[in-house]
Amino acid sequence: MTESPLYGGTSTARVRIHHLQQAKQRGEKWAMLTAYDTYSAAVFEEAGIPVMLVGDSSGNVVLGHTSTVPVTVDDILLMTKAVTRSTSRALIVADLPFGSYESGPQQAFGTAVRMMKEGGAQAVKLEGGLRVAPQIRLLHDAGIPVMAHIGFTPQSEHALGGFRVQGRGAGAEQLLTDAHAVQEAGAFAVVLEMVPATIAAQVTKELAIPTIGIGAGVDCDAQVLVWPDMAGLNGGRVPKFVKKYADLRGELLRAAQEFADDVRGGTFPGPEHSFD
Ligand SMILES: Nc1nc(=O)c2c([nH]1)NC[C@@H]1CN(c3ccc(C(=O)N[C@@H](CCC(=O)O)C(=O)O)cc3)CN21
Ligand SMILES: CC(C)C(=O)C(=O)O
Ligand SMILES: [Mg+2]
Repeated sequence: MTESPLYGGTSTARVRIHHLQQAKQRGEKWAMLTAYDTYSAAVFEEAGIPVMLVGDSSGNVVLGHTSTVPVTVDDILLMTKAVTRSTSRALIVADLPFGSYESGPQQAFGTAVRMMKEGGAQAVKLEGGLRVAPQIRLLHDAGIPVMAHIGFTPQSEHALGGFRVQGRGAGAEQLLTDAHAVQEAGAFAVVLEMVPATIAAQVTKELAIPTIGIGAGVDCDAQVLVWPDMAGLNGGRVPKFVKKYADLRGELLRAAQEFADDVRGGTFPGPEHSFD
């Protein structure tokens, strides 16, 4: 049996959606990270991250907005191009931003085609369950792999009444309905955001497609985090579901301070950085 391309190894072939399906069948978990620029995407590929999401979380962590709502198709396209230029193995998923797919399948199709043709993405993601099933169905039928996203959907922050766990109590039924609806419509995977761990485990068991958790417990088939959160570049408060694996902010702060000190003290540039 061939080794799983999800776990790096010697294979340089592109990760494909059928590999994610096989991983679920074998019980192999995998990690997804967001990516927004060319260097970080190259690092994540080298680290063996099989799937990257050009997320509209870039609204917060790259563009300085306070939500994902203002992010445009052109914003995501610019970053998708940067990410696809420096990766060849990871499956690159472009997030469809708020307002670019909700009005109907044709609108979703137009946006998704731009992400694939201009951005070079291999798949797209959109938020919603049953209500966006027609969009998922059309994209799937047109040959565009779709990742769904249910539970807490940040683009609907204002409708959902803030950053809240979804699928508690009576909400569990809605979540299960949405999960089955997106699978039925042809999604190849589904993000579960801020869902009680027991409900996420049940969804993961009931669905044939992989679940990707963020604040959804350990039983999902995969996990995703926003990279500046997990690498400690984010100086502000981070959601409870984040684990910090590095202190990039501290390291970058130190480097910038040392550079400023060297320049002020006349110790940079040295002769080795200068031309005769
Ligand atoms: N930096 C960043 N990380 C993310 O994970 C992220 C973004 N931005 N932007 C887009 C969405 C928005 N998401 C968010 C943003 C905030 C919370 C949050 O503040 N959660 C609190 C409250 C939970 C509650 O009230 O139950 C938490 O402590 O987790 C959660 C998800 C996830 N995504
Ligand atoms: C948090 C993930 C799933 C996302 O949608 C994003 O980064 O935009
Ligand atoms: Mg998003």
